[in-house]
Amino acid sequence: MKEFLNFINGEYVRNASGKTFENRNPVDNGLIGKVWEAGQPEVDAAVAAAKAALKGDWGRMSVVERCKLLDALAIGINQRFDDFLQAEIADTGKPNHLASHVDIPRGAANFQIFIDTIKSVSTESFNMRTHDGKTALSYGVRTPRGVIAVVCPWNLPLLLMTWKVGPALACGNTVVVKPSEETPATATLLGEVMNAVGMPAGVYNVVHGFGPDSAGEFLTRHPDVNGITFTGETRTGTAIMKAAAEGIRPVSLELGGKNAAVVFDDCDFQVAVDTVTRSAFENCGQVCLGTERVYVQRPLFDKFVAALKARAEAMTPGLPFDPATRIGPLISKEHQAKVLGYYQKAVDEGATVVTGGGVPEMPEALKDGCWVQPTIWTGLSETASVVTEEIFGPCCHIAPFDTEDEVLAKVNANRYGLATAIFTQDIGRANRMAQGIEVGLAWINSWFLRDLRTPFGGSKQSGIGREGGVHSLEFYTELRNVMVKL
Ligand SMILES: NC(=O)c1ccc[n+]([C@@H]2O[C@H](COP(=O)([O-])OP(=O)(O)OC[C@H]3O[C@@H](n4cnc5c(N)ncnc54)[C@H](O)[C@@H]3O)[C@@H](O)[C@H]2O)c1
Ligand SMILES: O=S(=O)(O)c1ccc(CO)cc1
Repeated sequence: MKEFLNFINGEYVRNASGKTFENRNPVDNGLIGKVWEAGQPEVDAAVAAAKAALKGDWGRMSVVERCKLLDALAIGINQRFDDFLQAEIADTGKPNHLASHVDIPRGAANFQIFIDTIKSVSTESFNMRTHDGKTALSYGVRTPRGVIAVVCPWNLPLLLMTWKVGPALACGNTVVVKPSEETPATATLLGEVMNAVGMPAGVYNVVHGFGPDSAGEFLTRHPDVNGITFTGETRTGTAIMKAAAEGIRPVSLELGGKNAAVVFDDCDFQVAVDTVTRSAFENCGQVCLGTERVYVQRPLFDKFVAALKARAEAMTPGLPFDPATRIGPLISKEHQAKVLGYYQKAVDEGATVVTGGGVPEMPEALKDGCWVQPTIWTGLSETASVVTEEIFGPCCHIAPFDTEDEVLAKVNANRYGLATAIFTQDIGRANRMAQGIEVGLAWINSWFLRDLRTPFGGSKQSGIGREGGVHSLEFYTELRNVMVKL
């Protein structure tokens, strides 16, 4: 049986308490291994190591030297591509085609992309005349914030963790990562790559465990943590923000969403259907940017519902490495129960179930896995639970609309504001909609098309702050102004 150890000060360590928890594979609920839960002593040790590393070789490195290490990390991940792939797939059950094209390559790229950013970023400077007739020069200096707590979810474990660790290290910080309890593997494996490339001990640390009264809470409450970056549920973000208030620590929060796609009747129909198929069902609907509300202009409504139904029904569930597999399982039994609870609620609230609504028929060996059917509903009011609440499963409600103003109001009548996808050939309308919808990310005739130099983040209850490109520097550095009297 595998063991997942904490990674502290460059070494793999168990814990003082002897406490472990199980890591299971959602494909068949089989046991992958046991995870050594970090208690307060291990979290203290990880934070102390991270703090000490700031004053050691790491803290003395030039940007160019740091960037060499980041480049080596990207190369190191790619050299061990198959190990990362197997580990991620075992934890999540996601299809190979997805993990090998998105999760692992992006895990490596997240180290490379911030090399260019940090090497080329400039700060402002001003010259001014002083009262005594002399001059003064002010200029900005970016310094690392210090020890960054990185608290991660389970849906894109390596991608979302490195999306934060990459810029944090590029800026000269040290990190303590708390991966999701559901997906401990790739964060743990990254410790081996850190050591292999010669990353100084204490720069990258990993503590395993849960949220409340466990590693997550111990870490985010720790007084020597100088900033917290979090991706996960809005409710957890609230708890983390409260923890950060103690000591006035900055937070970056990437939270939940209830994203809408808007399909106008002048769209390229095939592009709209293909893209919404991905945005609603990819990664079994477990993407924060995913679409759970679809609004289709009335003349296209019936045709669109029929087309998406056909696509949903073609999403064969199965083993990750079976080339026929189009959809994997949900992450856990607990999440399966939550999603199936919403499937039942939709029916209770009067939905027409266009397709799905339950658990697919699976072969005997996979019956214990966390499978659910891709599901489409129509006919619900805008206040129904499945139209307003984040489900995080492969499902969506499709509603007809007539006018631009009407659909804008419906899309915006939600507490979340993460992402939207708009399908139309009318460039004026596309831009009006993109500017009117209250979100951090608006896609036109596309979805999940990312240029990593651009700001990523949500508005309203979908988060605080932006990460990506130079925007990450706002969070991962302290901007100091220096004024020189000349
Ligand atoms: N906006 C984004 O970029 C983005 C990206 C991916 C996922 N998400 C959101 O993440 C959610 C799914 O992920 P999840 O279920 O892992 O989220 P979650 O909030 O349950 O857990 C995320 C992490 O927080 C930890 N945690 C839980 N309670 C804590 C506490 N009180 N203190 C400190 N740490 C705590 C967990 O152990 C885990 O590591 C969805 O809501 C999804 O929308 C958002
Ligand atoms: O900005 S990205 O790193 O591309 C990214 C992708 C997906 C998500 C949420 O699932 C967050 C960030």
